[in-house]
Amino acid sequence: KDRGAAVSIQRHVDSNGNQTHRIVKKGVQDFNFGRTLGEGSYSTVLAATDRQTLTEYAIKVLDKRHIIKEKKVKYVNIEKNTLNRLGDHPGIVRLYYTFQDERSLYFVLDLATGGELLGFVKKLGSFDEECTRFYGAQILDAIEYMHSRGVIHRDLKPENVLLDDKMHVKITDFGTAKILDLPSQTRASNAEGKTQLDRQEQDFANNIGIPDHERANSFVGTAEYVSPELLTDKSACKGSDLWAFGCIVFQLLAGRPPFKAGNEYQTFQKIVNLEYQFPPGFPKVARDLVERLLVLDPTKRLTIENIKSHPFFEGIPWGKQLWKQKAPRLKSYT
Ligand SMILES: C[C@@H](Nc1nc2c(c3cc(-c4cn[nH]c4)ccc13)C(=O)N=C/C2=C\CC1CC1)C(C)(C)C
Repeated sequence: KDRGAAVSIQRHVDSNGNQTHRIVKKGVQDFNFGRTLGEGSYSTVLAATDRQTLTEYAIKVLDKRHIIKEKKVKYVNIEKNTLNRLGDHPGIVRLYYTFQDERSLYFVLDLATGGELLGFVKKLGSFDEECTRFYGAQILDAIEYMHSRGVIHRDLKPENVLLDDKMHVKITDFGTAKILDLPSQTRASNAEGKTQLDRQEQDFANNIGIPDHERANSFVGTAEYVSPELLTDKSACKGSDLWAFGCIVFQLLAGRPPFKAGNEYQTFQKIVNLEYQFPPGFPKVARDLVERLLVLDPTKRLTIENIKSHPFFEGIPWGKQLWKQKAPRLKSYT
């Protein structure tokens, strides 16, 4: 089943009665739009069915006027380029094609019918070790692929980890991703491959006139999962995604993120001061893993290779096999 059919063949009778076929790019009329799945900052994601093939998709609809008014055209292109770069991994939402009409842009994407991982963690309270191991491994495998393609997600959190109809991971929302090897972006990347605010970020921060100290806050992501380096020297690196990964593993087992306070500013304080506690009974092996990920200095954090060989992930068949496995039945830890 070729899910990526971006065009439809339309039978056409021309002026002197000959029957011909026209290749027409798919558009809004080719879909039945369903319910709203999620709202982004400049977009809405709707469920939709291709009327010809009856295939179900998620379609992200972006309002052109709004994007232009808010000077976000660059971000839309970055998201599209990122999605196109990451189109070949089972753990990442795939972009099939895009089209537009006078008012909107449309991204036709995988539909993750299981919804957000966060929903399941909230419903169960927490995940047991087997579920945490399986979902942690799939998330890490997807992060490894992203990083190998020169992409840093920068806003990893349980809301952006979706589940498909086989309850396998589908990572989404690349609106704040950074593509590392774009020669065009001017960036001073220092020793450990950190990249300072590049032009893209500069513009973003400037043209919404956010004062310096809040820039990190406004620039990327959700308070609980922001890495300390993004708060202190406004730089993001591959390690920033592994910090977020550590927060997610903690949250799956504990049922809450490690850094959570009354407001964003207090949460940031906890992060930069590494103020967090494991709940009593938190499994030891997982605790060791999290302690080696939630490290303030990104160069001292475990690398993806170290994580894959950590005892917590013992027995995980990394690579294609991991995505053929049956997802474990969700069970709570407590
Ligand atoms: C995180 C994102 N939420 C969501 N983004 C996507 C979904 C999605 C599906 C459900 C869902 C499915 N069943 N029940 C809930 C809930 C939230 C979703 C999907 O299926 N396919 C592609 C998506 C996004 C593609 C994007 C990279 C371009 C926000 C909140 C930003 C809209």
